Amino acid sequence: MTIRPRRSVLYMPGSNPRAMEKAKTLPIDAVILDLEDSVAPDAKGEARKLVAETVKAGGFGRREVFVRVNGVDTPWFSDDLDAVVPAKPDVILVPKVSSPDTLEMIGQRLLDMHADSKIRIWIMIETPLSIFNIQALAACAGDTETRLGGFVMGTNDLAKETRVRLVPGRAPMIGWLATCVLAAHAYGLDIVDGVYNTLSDMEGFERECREGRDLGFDGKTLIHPNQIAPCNAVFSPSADEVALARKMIAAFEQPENRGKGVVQIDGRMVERLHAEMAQRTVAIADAIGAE
Ligand SMILES: CC(C)(COP(=O)(O)OP(=O)(O)OC[C@H]1O[C@@H](n2cnc3c(N)ncnc32)[C@H](O)[C@@H]1OP(=O)(O)O)[C@@H](O)C(=O)NCCC(=O)NCCSC(=O)C[C@H](O)C(=O)O
Ligand SMILES: [Mg+2]
Repeated sequence: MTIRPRRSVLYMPGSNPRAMEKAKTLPIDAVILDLEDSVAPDAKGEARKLVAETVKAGGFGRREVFVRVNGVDTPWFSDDLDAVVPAKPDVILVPKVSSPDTLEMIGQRLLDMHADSKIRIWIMIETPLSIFNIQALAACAGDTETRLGGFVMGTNDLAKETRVRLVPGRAPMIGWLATCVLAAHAYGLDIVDGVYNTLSDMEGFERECREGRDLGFDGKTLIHPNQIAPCNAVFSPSADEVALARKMIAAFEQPENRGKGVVQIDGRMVERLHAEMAQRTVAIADAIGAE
């Protein structure tokens, strides 16, 4: 399995060519060119064309390119797919998917379009039903036809649908977030946390990045370039973590430890499961270092 960093995933309106051009130079792991909520109904057609041209033109380097289309129940979904799929983004991100049936329908639609097999489908988890159905959705990961690649939390829509408040610490929705992380990782999927709306509150933003990291998210979705550096810092393994990870891997490679299940390193118990976790830390650090 390819391990790739998805620390910082920046949204930008698909109607904003200046922002999309700027994204090609920003230190982000992925971009989301948005055709949904950040694009006004009257601007959808023009944005769709612009996004398709932008993806086709390329120039995003190692950044993963997501296009967020409009939801399956909207009048724009079908035209969005027709325009964007031939441009071959890495990911089509579909909002407000609540059930595996919908996911299967999307997979079938891509199959009918003879879409490039490398294109993955990611879905937004942002309806109450998607939280109830999260295990069934995640279980589609093994099904080649649905092409499921991962989840993005839509915390604004979740707040809208449930009337919970977006308060510091997110206590009202922390159980939902943790359940989604659990389901994603149970089926080998990546999952990216929701956005932080208050651009002027960097302290609150960094706190929420740490909260997401500690819950097990792979990264966070962002809405402004100012959020990139603190987000990357929080979601990157620290130099100490990487050094310890290398020590753990090396320890079990020593001939005297080959037959052991547990060793002591720097005053702590290290089992083989920790060495496996260390492999991931090093792979992520190497991928970040290779930028
Ligand atoms: C929020 C913004 C509208 C603010 O824009 P603006 O007032 O232009 O900000 P600045 O003047 O501070 O911008 C400085 C420069 O940075 C560029 N910029 C700003 N934002 C972005 C961006 N997201 N990507 C790339 N570049 C960006 C500006 O162009 C300026 O550049 P320059 O002119 O060269 O100096 C704006 O930040 C914005 O539109 N953000 C993204 C909004 C968005 O995409 N929203 C949808 C996703 S969130 C969502 O839907 C969540 C989910 O579904 C849920 O339910 O929770
Ligand atoms: Mg949303």
